[in-house]
Amino acid sequence: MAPHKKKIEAYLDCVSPYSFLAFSYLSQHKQALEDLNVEIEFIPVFLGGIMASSGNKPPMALAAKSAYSPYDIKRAQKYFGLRFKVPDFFPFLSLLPQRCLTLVKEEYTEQYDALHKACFQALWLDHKDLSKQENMIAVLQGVFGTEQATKILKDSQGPDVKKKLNDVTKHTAETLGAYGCPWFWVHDGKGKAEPFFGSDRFHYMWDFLDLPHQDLELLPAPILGKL
Ligand SMILES: N[C@@H](CCC(=O)N[C@@H](CS)C(=O)NCC(=O)O)C(=O)O
Repeated sequence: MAPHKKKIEAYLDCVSPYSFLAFSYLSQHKQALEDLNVEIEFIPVFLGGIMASSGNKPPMALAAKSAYSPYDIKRAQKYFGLRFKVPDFFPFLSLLPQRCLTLVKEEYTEQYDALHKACFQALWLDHKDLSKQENMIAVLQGVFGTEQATKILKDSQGPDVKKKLNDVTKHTAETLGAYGCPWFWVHDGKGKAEPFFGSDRFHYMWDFLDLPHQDLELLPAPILGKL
């Protein structure tokens, strides 16, 4: 049953630049949203699995989408005020960071948001390929001590974590209808929940959540100007 509380479940994969934009934007407004009784949960998924389950293909697999993409990502970066270049190693296999995030979300909840931010920043700002163990351990060490980081990296390769990420990814695609990232499953607090796709749909989300007019500063400036 949908919770009778306003809640944004954000299904993200750090391979997705639009997930980075959505994560940064929601993190920036997390307190303001909590003050409005809107809870946010960031949930790691494997975008490759969502693509496979839904029968979708990565945008780069379609020539027209691939040609359009550089225009869109540049506009999105300007809009959110977050500039970055797409690294040479893109696209890369995101299983390693997504498994580490899955484990940390369960077992080290307090450090989870910090690790999530560190993974996005390492990939998109510092161009560290997190499919490589030596880069992933460096990110873990920045949040945890060396001993804990080594344990997390090792444990994240275990069958329980693999299954958990697999199950959540399957649930996101098969039950919540996801075909890409960032995917959101949003509870309106009155027992209804709906999906939203993309970092460019927050204005629809605020409307669905029936946020009061005095709180419209939540919206990015370009949207505010048009209201
Ligand atoms: N318009 C969306 C685009 C998001 C997007 O293109 N996400 C990619 C991953 S980075 C995806 O999953 N695409 C699937 C699709 O477009 O069908 C936004 O601004 O966030």
